[in-house]
Amino acid sequence: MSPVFTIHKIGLNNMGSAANEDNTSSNWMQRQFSKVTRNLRYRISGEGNSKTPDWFLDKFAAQTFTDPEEPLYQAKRSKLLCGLKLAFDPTLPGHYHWLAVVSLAILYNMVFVIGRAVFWELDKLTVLWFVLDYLCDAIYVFDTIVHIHEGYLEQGLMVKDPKMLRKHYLKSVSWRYDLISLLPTDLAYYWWIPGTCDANCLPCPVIVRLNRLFRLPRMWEWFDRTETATSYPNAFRICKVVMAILVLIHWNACLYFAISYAIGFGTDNWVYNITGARNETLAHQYIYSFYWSTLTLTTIGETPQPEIDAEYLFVVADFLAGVLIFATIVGNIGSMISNMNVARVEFQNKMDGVKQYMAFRKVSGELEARVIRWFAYTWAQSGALDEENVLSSLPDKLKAEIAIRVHLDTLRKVRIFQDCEPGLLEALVLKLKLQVFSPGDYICRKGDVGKEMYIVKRGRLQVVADDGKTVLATLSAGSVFGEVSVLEIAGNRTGNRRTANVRALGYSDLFCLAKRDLWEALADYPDARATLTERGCQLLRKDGLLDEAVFENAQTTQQSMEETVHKLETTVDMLNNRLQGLLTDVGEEQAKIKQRISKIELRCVSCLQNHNLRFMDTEDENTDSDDLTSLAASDLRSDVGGYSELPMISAYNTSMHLLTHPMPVRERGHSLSVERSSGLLNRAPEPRSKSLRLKRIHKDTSK
Ligand SMILES: Nc1nc2c(ncn2[C@@H]2O[C@@H]3COP(=O)(O)O[C@H]3[C@H]2O)c(=O)[nH]1
Repeated sequence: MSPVFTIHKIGLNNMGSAANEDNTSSNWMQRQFSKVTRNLRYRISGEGNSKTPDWFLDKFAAQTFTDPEEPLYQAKRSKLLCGLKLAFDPTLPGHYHWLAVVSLAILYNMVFVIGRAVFWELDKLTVLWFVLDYLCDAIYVFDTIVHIHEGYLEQGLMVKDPKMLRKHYLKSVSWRYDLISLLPTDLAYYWWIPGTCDANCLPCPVIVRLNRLFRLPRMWEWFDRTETATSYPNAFRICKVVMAILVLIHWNACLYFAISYAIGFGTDNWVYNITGARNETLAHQYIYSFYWSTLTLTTIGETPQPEIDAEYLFVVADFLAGVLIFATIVGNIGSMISNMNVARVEFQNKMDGVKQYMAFRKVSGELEARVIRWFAYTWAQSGALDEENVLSSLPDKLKAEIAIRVHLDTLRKVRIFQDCEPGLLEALVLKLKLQVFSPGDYICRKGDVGKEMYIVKRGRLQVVADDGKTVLATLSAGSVFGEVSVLEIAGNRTGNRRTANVRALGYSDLFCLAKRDLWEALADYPDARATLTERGCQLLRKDGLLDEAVFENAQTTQQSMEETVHKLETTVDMLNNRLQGLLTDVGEEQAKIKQRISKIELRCVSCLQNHNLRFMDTEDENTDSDDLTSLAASDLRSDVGGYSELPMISAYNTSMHLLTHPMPVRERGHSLSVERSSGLLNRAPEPRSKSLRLKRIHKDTSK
């Protein structure tokens, strides 16, 4: 029986509750059932044929959303949508592979167009070159179609409308390069027939295909994508640089040969000498030129001395290129290689520091040997990877997902994680710190204050009694320990002290979880906390360290508190419901009142209009505060505006009073105007300080 099982078994035996076992087995059955249904689903849909679904991963890994209606998603399967409705998702692997094919075609043109243009012997294999050339041209044509319909991101969403894609393409500079690279310059072959060149007529006609190099940006794109995607970026960078160096040397070799031709083969010591059986062969021509080019660009020198000005100029240009380009490239390679080693160098520095310290402080030989063994083990296991720093730039969700996947084997064995909510594992996994212990190390000793709990990632540990010999339990990957003292279980006779010694048998990698982090996480997951507490109680009971009375008391108190909280929650819910009801009633009543006010307003206004009365705002000095009409109107307006029923009624009464008791006439010059007599309905309430007068206007006497 595995040690993990041992510790679980102790728990179950001590519980002695069939109900719990039933629970466990029903959980197990549920899991099995969901496993089977998932399997079936995978088989029916044809997905995941190669991989068996993992219930633990299914539960905790974030799901990636793919909209099945997404046209680009469909394009992923069919690659092409019929007609002109094309859209290619540049994030899909298919697109990446296509770029690789295009890059090969570009590389072919980069190497062979110039090579064949200069080394006429090479251009003799006409049929082969025709096939390869036009195959590359076909790739270019198809690539242009792909390029035009490549999706791009706008506001974080992939644009897939072909019209918009075409527009976007035409707005970019790429279309110019694509167009130039597609120009059918080979039409020149009609007059300038390929394969007819010799030492007296260079360059060969294939030189007209040099425009094919304008597609180089697509190659850079592939390089960028590979550099981002590859797991070995440094190795890839080195390969890229080596390739760049070789192409550069090749081009320089071709130039050297072309210049030799221009000056005249064999006219001096510097140029290529074509006479002689060996020198006439294509292999020797190319190898010598390549050799010359390498020596010059790497500034090693040792090449024949230039003799005429043109030769000097060419060599100077080559040296400059060698220093500027070559030295930079080679320097880059150097730094890449040292970057690849940086982890090892840092680790060695740390180890040397510790060794020096131990020698300086005269630490005993045995301890020193243990420390060195610890370093060796740490390096062998993880390469001294600083996982926290490496992932520090990622968002927490992604970090958690990576951590779950990296430590999947351990985490899926931890019992509390098997049934817990995904959120708890996410919360905990980010707080786990990896610690390595050497054989014989005590992780905790009985009586120490418990400040953290542990999950065993790798290795074997023993829980030992005071005598150091009696083994209470053996722990292995997936076991949890140290929770008893950090959970502060009521009735624990040892308080927050360790209840047992835990010792590493071999090298052990443990995930350490600080008490504060554990409490913070468990605060939101009471079920998980109850499971851990229950397990802790079983251990305490087994060792006779649990004061049952105190524990029961605490449980009862907690239960009563929970009940009280529950009651309070119910009351709050009830009150909320009643409040909602009351608010609805108030709303209805308000609506009714508003209707009534509107009716009264209408009646008021029509009455006033019938009697040639009007409201008018005045702030003039004639305001007469005792004027009954003024006050009445003021009341009427402000109360109507405020939709208050009672004052409105009094306003209404007042207006009725005004109607039955005509007011003295107040004249304003000779003109009598009817101003805003209907404004009453539309106006918002205004402060009472603004005096308002009700005026009764007679018509112009002249009228
Ligand atoms: N007391 C006790 N602790 C055990 C036993 N088996 C495993 N342990 C773990 O050993 C840990 C020692 O520290 P803690 O008391 O914090 O928590 C303890 C338990 O998690 C056991 O049989 N008795």
